[in-house]
Amino acid sequence: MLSKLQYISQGNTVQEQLLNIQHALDQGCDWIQMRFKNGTFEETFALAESVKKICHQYDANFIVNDNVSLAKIIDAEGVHLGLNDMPISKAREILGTDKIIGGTANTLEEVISQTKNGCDYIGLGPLRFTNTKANLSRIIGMEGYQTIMKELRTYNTSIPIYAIGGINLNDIEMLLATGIYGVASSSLITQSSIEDELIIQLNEKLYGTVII
Ligand SMILES: Cc1ncc(COP(=O)(O)OP(=O)(O)O)c(N)n1
Ligand SMILES: Cc1nc(C(=O)O)sc1CCOP(=O)(O)O
Ligand SMILES: [Mg+2]
Repeated sequence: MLSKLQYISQGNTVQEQLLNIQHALDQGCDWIQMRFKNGTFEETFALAESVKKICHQYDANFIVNDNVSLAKIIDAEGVHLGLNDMPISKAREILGTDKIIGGTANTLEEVISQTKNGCDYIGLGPLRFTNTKANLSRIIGMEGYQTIMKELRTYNTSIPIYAIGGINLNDIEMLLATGIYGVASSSLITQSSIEDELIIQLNEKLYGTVII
């Protein structure tokens, strides 16, 4: 069963990435997507090896953004692929059926096609503007989620859909009411302090109970 909360890492250097990932794990995140866009091959590889080690110390799942060969080499739990990344069917051939493959969507049609391509979950976004990602797709907004998720009910699919893009704590109830399964978040978690008990609060809302 996939967790309902995924942390997407940020940081311009290996050191920043590691600090942010450690911070998310210390707060209780149990699913990390390593998203490191501007490192060299050596830096990205070294980061991935370190992240895999710490994730396993915390019993957390670790997936890699974009890079299927890196996920394969370091035996990560999976990969997240956007519409301009390697096709999901090809990634599935490389990684096999045991690995998690996430796919991005921005419209109902993309949710359907990505699902048919064989991904395990969908990141559907953005909810609203965010500085975390350049070249954002069209903003979906809460009403857009309501429409897409309502139309999705007419298709026979139970694929978990994660809302992404500028997610705040106060969005969770309304997102869940649309039929969303979980959320993927970067800056909210990166910028929170331990005292905020943010992950506890997010999990309380996502699971309807306290996760320890
Ligand atoms: C959970 C999740 N959903 C969507 C994305 C975006 O992926 P992509 O469109 O490939 O954009 P980049 O993250 O590669 O900039 C994601 N990473 N995770
Ligand atoms: C990586 C990513 N993909 C998005 C999409 O809409 O596909 S939005 C996004 C950034 C999510 O970070 P934050 O929680 O800081 O807004
Ligand atoms: Mg991508």
